[in-house]
Amino acid sequence: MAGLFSPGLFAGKVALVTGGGTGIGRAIAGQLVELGAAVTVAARRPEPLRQTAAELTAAGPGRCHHLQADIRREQDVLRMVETVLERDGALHLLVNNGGGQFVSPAADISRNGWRAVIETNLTGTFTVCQTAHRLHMRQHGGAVVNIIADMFRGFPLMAHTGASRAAVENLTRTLAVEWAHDGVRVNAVAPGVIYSASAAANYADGLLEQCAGELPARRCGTTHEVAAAVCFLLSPGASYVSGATLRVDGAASLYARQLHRVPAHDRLPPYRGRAGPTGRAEPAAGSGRSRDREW
Ligand SMILES: CCCCCCCCC/C=C/C(=O)SCCNC(=O)CCNC(=O)[C@H](O)C(C)(C)COP(=O)(O)OP(=O)(O)OC[C@H]1O[C@@H](n2cnc3c(N)ncnc32)[C@H](O)[C@@H]1OP(=O)(O)O
Ligand SMILES: NC(=O)C1=CN([C@@H]2O[C@H](COP(=O)(O)OP(=O)(O)OC[C@H]3O[C@@H](n4cnc5c(N)ncnc54)[C@H](OP(=O)(O)O)[C@@H]3O)[C@@H](O)[C@H]2O)C=CC1
Repeated sequence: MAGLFSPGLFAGKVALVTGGGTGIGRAIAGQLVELGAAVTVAARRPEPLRQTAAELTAAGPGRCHHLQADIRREQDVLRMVETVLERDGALHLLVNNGGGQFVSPAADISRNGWRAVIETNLTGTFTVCQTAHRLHMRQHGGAVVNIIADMFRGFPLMAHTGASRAAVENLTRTLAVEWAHDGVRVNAVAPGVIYSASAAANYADGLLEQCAGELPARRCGTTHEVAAAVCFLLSPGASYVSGATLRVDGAASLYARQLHRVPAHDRLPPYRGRAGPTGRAEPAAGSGRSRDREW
């Protein structure tokens, strides 16, 4: 199938994709290399990075380097950006895709679990943005895309990721305004349920397949569908788009289905108003359990 974008669209451009060794990040790096960019993929595990970089470089026409970095570590982030600048002489395109979470009721998330997710998704993303800006984009401009999630109605069973992605969406808007003057555009992409090896492994028991049939599109999204949206936002075709969030979810964020189902209950009793002229309040509705919850 012919590519969507003009060949050579990103020729001469230097890109950094965090979490670029696997899944969505790999698809983004792949499209950028296909369009001529010099891409660096960075994450914690060396093996997927090495393999991705080798395969993408072999496919060309751009090239792909890899670099081990934990975005939670400030020193790693500094070294990562410095390495790209020393090797490729610039950093035009940044994709903050590295991130993750785990499924848990909010009541059961440990403090360390909360911190791990917030420090990765929010603080890590901020640190990479700030470092790229300080070391290069402030002087030379650029385009940034932050990958977030479908957290628009909250994120039951993934409160930590919901909170961190909503914060990144807000950060995206702030940076879009603060850095407009520097010629830097900053946008977000919010994937819905995307079939990646990692998503399939982390949402076990066929959950993704099960969810797919209940989505408006009646299927999960593909990593390439997210990558295409990211490439558009990085491209000159989006030169007047900044501070935006592009939802790549087949309308799932507008639809009621969520990971968490609220069981039948009557524990949110209605307000019945003050006692009327007779001095008697409306009769209480609901079961004894419901009345227990009036406070
Ligand atoms: C239709 C609609 C439907 C929709 C349904 C589908 C929606 C899909 C939406 C999104 C999908 C994806 O993003 S899928 C792709 C993303 N990939 C992932 O999320 C991969 C898994 N996640 C990670 O590895 C993450 O990086 C992360 C959770 C932050 C782990 O980071 P670390 O490596 O630092 O982890 P550790 O040091 O081992 O752990 C740090 C703390 O976190 C806790 N922790 C870690 N994993 C835990 C777990 N599974 N359950 C409980 N707690 C956990 C540990 O117990 C530690 O706390 P203490 O024990 O207290 O010390
Ligand atoms: N698949 C989906 O349905 C959705 C995914 N997303 C988000 O999109 C992004 C990509 O997800 P997907 O491709 O599915 O899953 P992956 O698990 O394949 O991608 C996450 C990537 O982030 C990297 N990463 C995680 N923590 C760090 C860290 N501390 N420092 C550097 N890199 C890190 C991982 O590599 P390593 O572990 O080696 O560091 C991995 O390559 C994630 O942020 C995910 O949460 C959002 C909405 C939906």
